[in-house]
Amino acid sequence: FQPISCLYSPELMREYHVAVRPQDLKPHIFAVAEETYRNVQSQIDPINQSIIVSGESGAGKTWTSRCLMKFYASVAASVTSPKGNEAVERIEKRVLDSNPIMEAFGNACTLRNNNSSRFGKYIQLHLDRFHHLSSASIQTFLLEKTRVAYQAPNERNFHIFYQITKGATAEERLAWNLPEGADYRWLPNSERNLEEDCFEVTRDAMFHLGIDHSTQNNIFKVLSGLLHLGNIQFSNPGDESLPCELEDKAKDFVKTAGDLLKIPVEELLESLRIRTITAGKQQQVFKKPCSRTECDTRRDCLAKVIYAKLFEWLVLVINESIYTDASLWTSFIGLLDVYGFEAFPENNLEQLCINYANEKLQQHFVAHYLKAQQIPTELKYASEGLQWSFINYQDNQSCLDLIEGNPLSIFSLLNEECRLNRSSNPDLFQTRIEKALSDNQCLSRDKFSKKPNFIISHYAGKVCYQLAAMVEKNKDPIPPELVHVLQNSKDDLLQKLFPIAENHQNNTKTQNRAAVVTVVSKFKSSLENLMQILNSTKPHYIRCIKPNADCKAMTFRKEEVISPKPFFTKSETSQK
Ligand SMILES: Nc1ncnc2c1ncn2[C@@H]1O[C@H](COP(=O)(O)OP(=O)(O)OP(=O)(O)O)[C@@H](O)[C@H]1O
Repeated sequence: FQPISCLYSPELMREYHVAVRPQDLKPHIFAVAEETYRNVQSQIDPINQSIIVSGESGAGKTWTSRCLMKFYASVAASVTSPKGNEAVERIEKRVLDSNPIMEAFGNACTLRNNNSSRFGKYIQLHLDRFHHLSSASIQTFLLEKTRVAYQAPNERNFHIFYQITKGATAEERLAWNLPEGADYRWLPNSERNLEEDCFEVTRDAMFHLGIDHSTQNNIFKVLSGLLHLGNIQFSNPGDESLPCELEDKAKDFVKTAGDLLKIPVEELLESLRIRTITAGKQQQVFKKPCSRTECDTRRDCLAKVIYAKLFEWLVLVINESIYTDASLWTSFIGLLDVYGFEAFPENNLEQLCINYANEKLQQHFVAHYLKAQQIPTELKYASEGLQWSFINYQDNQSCLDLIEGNPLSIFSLLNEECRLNRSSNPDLFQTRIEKALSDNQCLSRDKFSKKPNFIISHYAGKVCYQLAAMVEKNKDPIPPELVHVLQNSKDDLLQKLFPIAENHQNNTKTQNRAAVVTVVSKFKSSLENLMQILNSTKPHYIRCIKPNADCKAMTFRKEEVISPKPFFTKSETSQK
């Protein structure tokens, strides 16, 4: 928790790079990086390599990934400028510049880490036949978009919101409608000043990656629109047949949000307060006012869908800027930085997905480790004329079967609820899970809790998941009225993010069994794709260790480091 520059200096990079046997030097992530690089150069199959960086939140995965990228940007620097064009930044700079952008939009201050990544990422550094960096690509996983509209106590929204409110110039404040000192409900703890609040770094990086000032302006204006959207609060109408009411102050926020998002105020309000129902043989259209809770859900949903699309688009733009044609590179080194195992007092679909990914990676590690152990044993047996049969041990396979197995698993049951479009009752769903999966030894339940739940015994410990809202989260529905207003916005950026041709509605009614697209089905398939890539490479592992849960500089607490459940923060363990 304190930068020690000599530990990651260019001189040290060089020392590991030129050493005859880097593994004989002091243990360092550069030793792993150099070994990985030499493996590529040796051309021994598999040529492609991956480094899997793991550890609990705040342990240093993102920091380590950044250092590894700097290492390769230095030792594998490209020899020529891009396409002979001096105006375009060199590939190494562009790759490194992707970090501040991804962190500004995808990281946030949490209880465990001031700069916590709220998404997973796999970066491929592509090398040409001379083993120089010639291209790169980034794949992201499951952004925690709920954070846009909900921040847990003492946590913050994504850094970018604080950057724009703190760093905008007087002129920009006027254009983005962000007066100094204004209060935003979705911007808690803004009095805390973090080094991650620096707007200039993000802007420069965006510019270097080809996002010009006018597009940047557009992005920040839309983000300001979201902050105003968050201040809209509804109250119950006197008459239930009428739409929810707005206080005078809220009316101003609707107007500003509408102006910033370039959506007519009346249309914006209607999409938030009125549901359109089509029914009957004649497909008659009815309009029904939403309850106050529904209005709140719609407001939050609008913000989440805009932010998630914006993040997706940024990743696309970054990839366009750093990727070159596959014919120009011959091998790659992949860096995987995914969020570690999570166990909070309350866990839901997000934690289920994250912990499932960690189960998969743990299994990958164990399989690789056992294979690596058995090869020398096999050779030894062979030298003595004995036969050795390989053990294909699947670590905690029953846990993975429980989560994703076929035909019955928690994922398949969740998807079934979505497919049948059942307005799920968590108690009934709990019964369904228990009936279908009670044979699995990794499944249990907290019988003392009044809330419907299930417990999974993960490799790293037991985690209790709450069933309330889990099916809804898996459906992740976007009301069609919201898609409609976004598609009709006059804003250039929103028009790009929500083109009219695209159907954003996750309409489960019209989807057949095979095609049901849910959060878990999308996550599972992107993870399977990642595992396929990892399995085709030679893996290397870096395990980051958090020296103390309070993120204090120069403090090493042995008892916390060796604790079997390092993923609990102190307050959470005492709550438990
Ligand atoms: N090698 C290091 N030297 C000095 N400080 C470090 C080092 N590694 C990490 N840190 C400090 O720890 C903080 C947390 O690190 P980082 O954000 O990389 O954690 P993480 O494992 O990626 O967490 P999360 O899973 O929450 O994203 C950094 O912001 C930095 O302050």
